[in-house]
Amino acid sequence: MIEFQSVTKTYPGGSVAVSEFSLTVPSHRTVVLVGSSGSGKTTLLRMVNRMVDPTEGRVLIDGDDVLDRDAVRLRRSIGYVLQQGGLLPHRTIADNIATVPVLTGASRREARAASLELMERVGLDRSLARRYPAQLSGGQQQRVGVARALAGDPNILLMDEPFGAVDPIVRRELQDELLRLQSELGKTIVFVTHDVDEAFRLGDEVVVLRERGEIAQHGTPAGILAEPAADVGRG
Ligand SMILES: Nc1ncnc2c1ncn2[C@@H]1O[C@H](COP(=O)(O)OP(=O)(O)OP(=O)(O)O)[C@@H](O)[C@H]1O
Repeated sequence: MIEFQSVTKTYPGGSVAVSEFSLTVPSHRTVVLVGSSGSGKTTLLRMVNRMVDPTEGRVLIDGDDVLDRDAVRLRRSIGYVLQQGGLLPHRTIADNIATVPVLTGASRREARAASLELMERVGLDRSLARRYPAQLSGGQQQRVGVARALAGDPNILLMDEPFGAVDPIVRRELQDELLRLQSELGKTIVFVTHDVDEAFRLGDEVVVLRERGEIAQHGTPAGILAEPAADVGRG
């Protein structure tokens, strides 16, 4: 379980990205934060793995304040998927996926073997293992990003517009794949998007954000569709 307790983030220079935001993300569920650009989604996500520390308030994982955890270890224990994959261009696909296990002490051999299994899990052919990121399509690169995030077997996955840069058909395939994976793995997922349809498709719960992380609406997709708040538009 992840708890945001009245968190505020003021960046140096005074820009208030998030103001007094509270939310509980239940374990083994997918919670989608949806909102327009600048609503504070990325800032909120990064507070979970300490890429950003709150100015006020607390973020708890299973009851423990993340500020009490070593930032580097915490980050390695949480899967993180970015829009542009964030893959290392000069490393093979297998080595990219093995990044965290190698950093945390697995042998290269073990980590590579695990990479091949993960590739299958996310729907990538093992024959791609020796290629480099630039030799893969955008959709394949995003699958690698998901495999890499899963490689340390984290309980928590943070996903920041992971399918934002691929065409609509591939995007749909990746969404289906994530739903299938999640039904097998049951991770605690915080997923950020500005696409309302994607939010409703993937979220067990959807949180609609306004400026500064203000919650316009929070509920199940069915609940929100039944009673949309006035300014919660689609598309
Ligand atoms: N490092 C930073 N320094 C200063 N201001 C920042 C920084 N990061 C974000 N901000 C500001 O905080 C606000 C929220 O940004 P954030 O990236 O969290 O929003 P977002 O909803 O994820 O937006 P997007 O969809 O465009 O990524 C914005 O006004 C942004 O300009």
